[in-house]
Amino acid sequence: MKIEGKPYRTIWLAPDGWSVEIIDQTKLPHALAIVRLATVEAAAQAILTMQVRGAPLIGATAAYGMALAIREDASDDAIERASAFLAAQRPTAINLRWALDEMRRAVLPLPVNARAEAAYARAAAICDEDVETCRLIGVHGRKLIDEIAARKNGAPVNVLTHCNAGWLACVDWGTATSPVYQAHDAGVPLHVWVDETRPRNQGASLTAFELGSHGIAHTIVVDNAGGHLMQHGDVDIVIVGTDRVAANGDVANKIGTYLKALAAKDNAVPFYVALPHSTIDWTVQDGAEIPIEERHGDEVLKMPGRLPDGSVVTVEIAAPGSPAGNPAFDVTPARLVSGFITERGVCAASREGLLSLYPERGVK
Ligand SMILES: CSC[C@@H](O)[C@@H](O)C(=O)COP(=O)(O)O
Repeated sequence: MKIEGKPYRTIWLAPDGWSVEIIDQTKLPHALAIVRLATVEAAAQAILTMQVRGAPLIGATAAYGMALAIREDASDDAIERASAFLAAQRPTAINLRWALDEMRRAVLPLPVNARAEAAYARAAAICDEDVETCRLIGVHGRKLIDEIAARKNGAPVNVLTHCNAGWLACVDWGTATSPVYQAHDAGVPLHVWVDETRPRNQGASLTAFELGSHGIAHTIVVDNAGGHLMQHGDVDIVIVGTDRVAANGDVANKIGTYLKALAAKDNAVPFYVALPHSTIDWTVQDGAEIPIEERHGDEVLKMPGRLPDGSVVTVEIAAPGSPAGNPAFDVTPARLVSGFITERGVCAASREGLLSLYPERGVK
């Protein structure tokens, strides 16, 4: 996708051929800051501090983090240490563990002196595969938007999304936004309701930035507006991303997703979840087993913003001394989900639905 007319991915190999560059997402939308990661510690820190975030991008960054670690020390011990260290940075997005497993599988069978080159090759392939996977999610998801557009006689299709499951959360395209980009590029009239997504405001700062950069009509709304909009017929479809889907189809995603799904059910608004295969955790039987990240209360009590002079400051917004809880994700039961949009097609949000697209996972 493009920023100010220039094409970007969210992560790429630096011109030196071994370190990695990322867009620092904590600085968006106010500044486009490129940060260079030259060590596994820097990659881990970027994941922890959410300079990179979004399940697929967390995985891609961890993959390059492994390559950086293996470049320094390609022994079995060092590889296991780096993998455990990176895995500990964020607990909910399963793409992190998926990418680390892919990296270990790619390098551990090889002689030590062949591992670094293989690690860089696998990390690059994980990124390329993510781009193609997300493109295909858009190809399949677009059909849902097209069907609604056909009923609306030229009026814009109103999509509601939560958090940022856009290209900034992946390597390119995004999951929830890929159908939106592809429909828009094909001339389908669209408008996106963007949940601001407290406490970190990924919707207001990142999704809105993405959609605006691509020329897509959108409106930022407070997180609590979704139910009201749905009651008034202003939402045709909800599409969100996910950090982990359990084998029974339960969906972990950014806190507040569950409330959107409840409101969608009550108002008969289709509620779809877009995901790549790397987000399905076949080892977790239902959503209750998914670990939910609890983040620092300061994210609730304080808010960053830009002053008229351009400087960015963080201000306190709550009663001094009050404590805050900050669960970062919630679980939407599969029964509230109309379907999954994957790179292999659209399926029911159930074990049977997932197995219809990934039959190889049903083989014992
Ligand atoms: C395609 S990304 C899907 C999810 O990772 C996204 O919806 C989300 O919840 C991101 O959370 P974040 O805490 O910003 O990493």
